[in-house]
Amino acid sequence: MPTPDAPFQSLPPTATQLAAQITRGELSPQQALRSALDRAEAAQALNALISLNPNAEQQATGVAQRLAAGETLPLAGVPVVIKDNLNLKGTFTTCGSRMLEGYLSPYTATAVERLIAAGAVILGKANMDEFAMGSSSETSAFGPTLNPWDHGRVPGGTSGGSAALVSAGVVPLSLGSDTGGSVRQPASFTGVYGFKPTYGRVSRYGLVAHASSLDQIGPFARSAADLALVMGVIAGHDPLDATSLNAPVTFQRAQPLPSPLRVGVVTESLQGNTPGVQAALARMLTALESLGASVQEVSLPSTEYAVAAYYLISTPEASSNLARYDGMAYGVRAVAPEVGASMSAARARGFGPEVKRRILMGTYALSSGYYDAYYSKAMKVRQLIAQDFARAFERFDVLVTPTSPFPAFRFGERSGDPLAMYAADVDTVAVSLAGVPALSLPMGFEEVDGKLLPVGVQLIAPALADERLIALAAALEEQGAVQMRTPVLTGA
Ligand SMILES: NC(=O)C[C@H](N)C(=O)O
Repeated sequence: MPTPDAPFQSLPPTATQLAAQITRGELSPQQALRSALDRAEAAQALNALISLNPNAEQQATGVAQRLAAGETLPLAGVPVVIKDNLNLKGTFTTCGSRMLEGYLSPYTATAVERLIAAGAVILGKANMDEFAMGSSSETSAFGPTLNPWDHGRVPGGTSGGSAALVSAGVVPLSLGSDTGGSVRQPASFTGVYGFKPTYGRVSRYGLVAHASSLDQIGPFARSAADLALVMGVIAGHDPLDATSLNAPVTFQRAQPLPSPLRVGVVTESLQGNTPGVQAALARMLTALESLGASVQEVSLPSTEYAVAAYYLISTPEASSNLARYDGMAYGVRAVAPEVGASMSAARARGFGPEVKRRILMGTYALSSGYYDAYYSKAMKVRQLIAQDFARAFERFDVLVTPTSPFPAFRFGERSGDPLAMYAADVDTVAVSLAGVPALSLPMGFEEVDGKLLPVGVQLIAPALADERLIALAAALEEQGAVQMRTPVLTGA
């Protein structure tokens, strides 16, 4: 582990600290917003923030009034950024696509509504891979997002903008969405926490759909306390999302960890990792052992097929979800002599190459004659993967894998080869197919070409044991095992 003598910023205040300061009246929500805007300006080179919330100032004033009226607000005045596939009334929601250029949200996503009700001030919208398809945040119509640790490298994807803004200290919290790793992998590449809750724990209402059976909103944060704080706000049943779970939300109470804690290290994730990733994993296992955990290897044999199954399930879902962008109901309009031709022209013009590729793959996998060979076989594999996890959780309380086999890669390194890009999801997609919760924790750095690149490790829990992961992160943080640092901001 290289000694972190690299230029770090001192850690900016967490959401918990900011909310407390603002509640005590030491800082106003308007001041907190202004400093976040200043930091956003200093971090402009990252291209992480693609639009500002025109109502942010008004929201901050509203929070000040509610505090003055004696309301208790868990996120009092905390500036938060949301991924550009989350609707917030009166803001542009483009999903990083030309297709939705100029689209103004007519309503607000439930998760965002809950943030605002809890006193958060939404600063703006974060850059992302187009329609949340990718692993690098290179495919946005707004241009790529840069990794704050090395501007020559990607921040991961698809929630790269949300990750970069928390990593760079612009905001303490942001929301992303994770279909196959889109919160966890960018968290790992930028050195912050990234949490994918149990499928159904956070309402998807108002999240632009990519693959509906996999999509889940999740937060980026710099402390376990902040993760608990934000999950306590956004989790919970929502009648507006038919897949929303009606389970108690207990993030705010101190969670006793299972004792003794039984940790399983996934055998299939131990091959093909860079030395820095291996070192971070070893550091995690040592830290867990010093918390009194027993650590053993466990095999999840079907995870070998997870990447293939994921792309055979997510692309059919995406192809049907994206059918609505036809230039009539939604999306840029193209004029042609007849309706079908107008729709085709709109789709040809509005979508970028990766989105088109996914629509083609998905439509192919669903077409008659191929459905059984591809889609329905992938659904069977999904069952086998879920069974692997269920079996492992009979013996273990938590499973561990790297979040990614390697740290952040260079721009262009994978974008020319879709299969190389899809392979980047090898450690995250099985979790998504099983619907279980997982957290990426920053566990160290790998030195590459003279730069320190963050490395994340993934902890996985059974469905609805989301709270356990955050409690464990808090214990690891207390022990000093979590490597949370903030890079110094540099220009372009
Ligand atoms: N959306 C995600 O969670 C990332 C995944 N690499 C995908 O492109 O589908």
